[in-house]
Order: sequence, then C-alpha cells, then structure tokens
Amino acid sequence: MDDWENNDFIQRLDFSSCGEEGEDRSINEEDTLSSSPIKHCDFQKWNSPLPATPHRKLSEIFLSRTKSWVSPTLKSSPGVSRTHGNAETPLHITWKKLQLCDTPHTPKSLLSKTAFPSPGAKVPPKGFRHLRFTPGADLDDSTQASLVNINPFTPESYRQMLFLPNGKRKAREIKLVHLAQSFCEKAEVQRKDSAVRPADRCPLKDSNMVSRYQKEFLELERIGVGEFGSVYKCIKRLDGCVYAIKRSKRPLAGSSDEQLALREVYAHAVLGHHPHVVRYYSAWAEDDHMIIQNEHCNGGSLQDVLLENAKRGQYFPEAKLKEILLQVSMGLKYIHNSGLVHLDIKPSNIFICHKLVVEGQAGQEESDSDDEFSSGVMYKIGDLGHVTSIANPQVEEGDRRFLANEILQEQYFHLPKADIFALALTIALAAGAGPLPHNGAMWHHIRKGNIPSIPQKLPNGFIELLKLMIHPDPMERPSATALTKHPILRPSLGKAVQLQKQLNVEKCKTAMLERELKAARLAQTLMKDQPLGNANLQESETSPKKNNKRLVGGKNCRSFSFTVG
Ligand SMILES: Nc1ncnc2c1ncn2[C@@H]1O[C@H](COP(=O)(O)OP(=O)(O)OP(=O)(O)O)[C@@H](O)[C@H]1O
Ligand SMILES: [Mg+2]
Repeated sequence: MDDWENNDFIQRLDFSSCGEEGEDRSINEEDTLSSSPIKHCDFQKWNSPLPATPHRKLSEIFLSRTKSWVSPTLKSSPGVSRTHGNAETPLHITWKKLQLCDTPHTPKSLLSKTAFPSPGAKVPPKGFRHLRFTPGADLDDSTQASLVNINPFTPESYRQMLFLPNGKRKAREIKLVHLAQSFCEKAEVQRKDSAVRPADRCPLKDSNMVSRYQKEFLELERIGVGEFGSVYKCIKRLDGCVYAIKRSKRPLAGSSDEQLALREVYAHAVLGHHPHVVRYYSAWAEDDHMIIQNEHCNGGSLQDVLLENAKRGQYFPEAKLKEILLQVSMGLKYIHNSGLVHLDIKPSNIFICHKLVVEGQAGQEESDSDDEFSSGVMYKIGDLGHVTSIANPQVEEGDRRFLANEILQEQYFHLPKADIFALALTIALAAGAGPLPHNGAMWHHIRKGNIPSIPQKLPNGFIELLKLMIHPDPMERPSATALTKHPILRPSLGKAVQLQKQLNVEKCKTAMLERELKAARLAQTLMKDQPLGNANLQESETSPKKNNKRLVGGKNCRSFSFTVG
C-alpha cells in the first residue's frame, strides 16, 4: 500500500514517518455545481491558524535560480547519457535525471552538487569552489553538462548564461560557451535516443532511502485530488510554515504524466514570483513520483468555494466577480507577457488566499506592499501542468468545458485568447451559471459567443465584456492587458486618466506662460543695454502711449491659444 495514503495523522516533529491525510474535501468537478435557491453571498473565511508561507528561503532561491541539476547517481549508470521519455515529447524530458533529488539533501549539500568543473582545472575557479561536485570530477565537462534538464521555457541566451559563473571571466567565457553549446547538442541527442532505448532506464532504487517528503514535512491533511495528483497540506519541519505539496498519482517515468509534471515545474521555475500566480518553492522526485512544493492557499480553490455556494444557493455578487476577473487577468497578463499560456484556466485552478490578520497589527495603517484589493482576498492562478510557450506551442488540451473552439481545431495563432475564453466561462460559473457542457449543441452555442444563462442581474456592460471574451474570433477578444485596464473593472483608472489629461493641459499652459515671461524679461534687459537705451527710455517715459504700443506689439507676435485638450 502506498505510504502516502496510510500514514498516521498526528506526527511528531522528530523526523519520524509522516502522517495520514484526512478525508478528501475537494470534489474536482465544476459540474457538481447545482442551481439551487439563490441569494448573494460574501466570502467564507478559511483562515489557517498556521503561519503563512514565508518569503523565499535560501534553499528555494537556490533551486529555482540554478534550474540545472547534476545527478551523482547517473555517473555509473549505463544509461548515463540517455533519457527515457518519448522522443516526440515537446519537452526535453529527462525524468531519470531528477532522481538526484531522491536523496534528502539540505540546501548546502545540494549546493555541493551543482557545479560544472572546468576541464583540466586542478584548482576550482573562485566562483566554483564551493559548488564543485566531487563525485563527478572524473567526468568531462560535456558529460556533466548533459546531466541536466533543459527548461524549454527559458531563452537560449539564458541557458548559455548558466555556464558563465559571474560573467567576468573573459578567458574562460569562450570555453564555457562551447560547453553550453555542447550541452545543448548532447541534450538533443539524448532526446532522440530516448525513444529507442527505453530498456536502459535505471530501476528506481530509492525504496530504502529516507523519503525527503517524510523527513522534511509533516503532513496535515489531503486538501485536494486532481486528474494529475493529490495535494497535501504540510508543515515544513524546518521553518514551521505551511505548504501545499502536490504528488503525482501515477508513476511517472516514461508516461505522459511525466511531461505534464515537468512542464509544471519548468513553468513555475520560469514564472518566478507574481502575486496572482501560485508561488513555487521546490520540486523533486521520489519513488518515481513528482513532488512539487507550492505556496499553500488558505482559501482553497475557487471551485471549492463555488461548491459551497451552490450548496447554500448562493453566488458571487457583481463586485466580487469583477474583482476575481481583474485579479486573474493580472496573473494572465504576467504569464502571457512571459511568453507563456496557461491553457487550463477554470475554477479548480484558481486559488484563494485570505490575508491573515497579524496579532497587534489590527487597525494599523496598511503596509506599502498592500495592493488595491481592500477585501484582503487574493486570487492566484495555479496548476501549471498545461502551460506552453506562445512562440513554440506544444498544446495539451485542458478541460473541454472551458476549451475555445480554435484550440479544438488545432489553430494556435492566438493562444493567449484561449485563456481569456476560459476565464469568461469561469466568471460565468462564479456568477451562478449552471454546469458547462462537455460537448453537444450547447457547447457549440457557447462557442458562437453566447454566455450561459446567469441567474442574477448584472449590468449590460459587464455581460457584454464577458461576451466579448468568448467571441468566436479570438482576435476580437480583449487581451489580458486590456482587461487589467478596462473601465468596467477599473473605473478609478479611467478617472485617473482623465485627471492626468487635465493636468497635462495645465502644465502646457504654465510652460507657455513661463516662456513668455522669460522673453519679456529678456526684451527688457536688452533695452537697458542698448546705447540709445537711455534716450529711448527717456522718450518712452515721456510718451507712455508709444511705449505701450511697442511692448504690446511685441507681445502680439507671440499670441497663444489655450485650446489644447
Ligand atoms: N496551492 C494550493 N493551496 C491550496 N489548495 C490546493 C493547492 N494546490 C492544489 N490544491 C487543491 O488540490 C486540488 C487539485 O490541485 P491541482 O489542480 O493542482 O491538481 P491537478 O491534479 O492538476 O488537478 P486537475 O488536473 O483536475 O486540475 C485543487 O482543486 C485544490 O483543491
Ligand atoms: Mg487542477
């Protein structure tokens, strides 16, 4: 039986074996929402009594920044230079390489395993000294270099930079760039080889190792089950903070789940940190299962809340719907601007974080980091298993209920707009719309630009916006950036723009008056300096009419119109 399913719930913080999950409280089907009696609701607060996930720690900074791992276990393996995924996989999948994380390394021990030794260098270069990986020292650089995964979402230049420790060592640079190139070539060969040599796969051999999961985390409960894996709420023994740990359901090596798992890790690692994207801390392989340590969202998923709402016959009111739409659009804007698309936007992949009130802070002024969302609820995009790049898409269709027609037709020219389509239907569900169809006439009806019926009165403008978001022509749909500035979602932004325009007009007027004043002063000075100045002045003193005329005439040459704006 799977240890993950049969542990004791209560554990001691003594690094003994990990605990058992509670009953699964997450039902993963958006379909289960029923149309029951209706009334508006406010958010349920599910505040956790435990400390929130902290800011990035040293170990995670290390893992997410290096993004390249070297496995000592591969050194003696016959399949050392091969990978075992499908050659046609869109990703350069080298699952076996992830085994290096099977062992419970501390951040320090991990650091010692990440360097690429310089060829022939007896003394490690300064920047490498503490990073040198001794057990692999007899491997040449190019072999070492091939023992890391290539993240397909990073630019080529970035990959090459990985081999330049601090960009200063000019003499070494050329060699390192060659090394980087050879690394990329080798990885490509591996990818091709992987289809023909599946038997080379090393048997997973960590069954008698101490589980990193069990050693480092105390499992509190299972908080969700999805298509791909189960998610557990855990406390990290070291820092005492709560995390969501996702573990793949099935063994991964060679399976299609392997691609999704690596895709998720690659995407998380590249996307870094954004307030509207679930934060990633670490990932590793254990027992041929992928484990991903993410920020724990104490409000669960939007789907969880929709199910609660449905039970009570409630749904989100207009203001809340707009807030969700705006926040998720901000997350999408970030993802799209990073050259990626999510492709599985739906309520169960949007997560909720309630701001925890810190003792002794109540009533105090908001800190600088507080953004404009006064409700204290943050919506975050998670589950990045379907993420792909816009420029070189490898599309794995997401949930059909939220799938744009063009994706079904395999037209990938406007991929970000597929996320916009799915987001509109997500908002329709949150507004109280009934279950979405998987196929059939209703499925097509929606793809013709018809929003499913919503059992509450929403302003026309808002409904029109949702309709535009599911327009049959993806080009007509607003971009995520446009949504984040849309006057319906950010009316205050419109006011600010208006005020800015007025301010600009006034600034323009002031600048012109200042120029005029300067010119007048200059004219005055010139008059004084001229040899006949005194005579003229005397004359002008005696005939003020003449003087006025000259000055006024001068001014007339510079007449201005203040009709700007
Ligand atoms: N970071 C998190 N914080 C809180 N709950 C989470 C978190 N991640 C996942 N969950 C819970 O676990 C469920 C499944 O998570 P997730 O969507 O990542 O898995 P999945 O296997 O990819 O699911 P699916 O393919 O069905 O979308 C979510 O619906 C949610 O209830
Ligand atoms: Mg999911």
